[in-house]
Amino acid sequence: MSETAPLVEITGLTKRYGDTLAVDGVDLLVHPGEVYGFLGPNGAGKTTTLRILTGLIAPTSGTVRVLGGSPGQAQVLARTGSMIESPAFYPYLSGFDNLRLLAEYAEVARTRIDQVLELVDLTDRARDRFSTYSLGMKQRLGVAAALLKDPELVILDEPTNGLDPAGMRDMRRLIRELGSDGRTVLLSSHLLGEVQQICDRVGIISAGRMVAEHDVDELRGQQELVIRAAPLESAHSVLRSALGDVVHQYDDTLRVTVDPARAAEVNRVLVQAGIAVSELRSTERALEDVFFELTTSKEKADVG
Ligand SMILES: Nc1ncnc2c1ncn2[C@@H]1O[C@H](COP(=O)(O)OP(=O)(O)OP(=O)(O)O)[C@@H](O)[C@H]1O
Repeated sequence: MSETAPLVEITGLTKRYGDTLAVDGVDLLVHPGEVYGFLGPNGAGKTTTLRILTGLIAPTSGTVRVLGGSPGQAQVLARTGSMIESPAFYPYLSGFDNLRLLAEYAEVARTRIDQVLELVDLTDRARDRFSTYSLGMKQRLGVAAALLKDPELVILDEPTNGLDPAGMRDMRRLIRELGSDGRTVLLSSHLLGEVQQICDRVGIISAGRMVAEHDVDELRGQQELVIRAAPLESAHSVLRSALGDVVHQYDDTLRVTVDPARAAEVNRVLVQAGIAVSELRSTERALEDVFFELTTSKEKADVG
């Protein structure tokens, strides 16, 4: 994947708004053909980063290369399609006419309008006024607008935000189609399950900093041992001294991120310490937990 040059290369990116450090030294690479999920809680700095990438605002410091050029350069914009925050369209014009205006401005052939409407599944409603569209349809029209120039790189900021479950499903399907079509997609989301379903790789941002970057498959495949034991606190400290920093407590269970083949060894350590083990099983690790651990351990590190 990384044999060819990355389409997006961000190094040491920082953006400050007055006293607020919105983006704090972010490094990020997006390779050709991948669907990259930029994941983080609200206010983490995702939109700010994407706005810088598309040339809407300037960074405070750091370097940003997009498609071999600088953000906002004409030849870069011509090969990039983006939807940042809610797309603005004329409410009294149809979806088709809104796209026609954009196509004229971008000097895109009119035949392309029908193609993108088809891609986002809006052909049947294309002649209706934008104001009559559901939120999901409005968002899909936004994606259609982003695709007009047949871009290599598509940047979508929270594309499913505010959509109902059916709207979310349609949008996810659309993004997966874009990805399987050879386009490179960079999307932001605060929904882990969503990134898990759509993306090849995920970068997790928290309070302006990248805290982790992983292949989604690699995260999904992680196994852990779930243990119920009494007394739980003693079990926690015994395992921590035997196995290191791989033990986490969730309510009344311990989760140990080790190869499940070590279950017997873990059991022995506990029993030898006089701890009663009532349950010990292996399970696939929920990405939710990984995310929680990564974002909260960063906050703890900040405090400590
Ligand atoms: N124009 C601005 N002026 C001042 N502060 C800003 C501005 N834009 C963003 N911020 C602040 O920068 C931080 C990062 O915001 P940003 O919108 O990039 O986060 P986000 O991860 O996209 O979250 P959300 O999903 O809520 O938009 C927040 O603390 C936000 O309040």
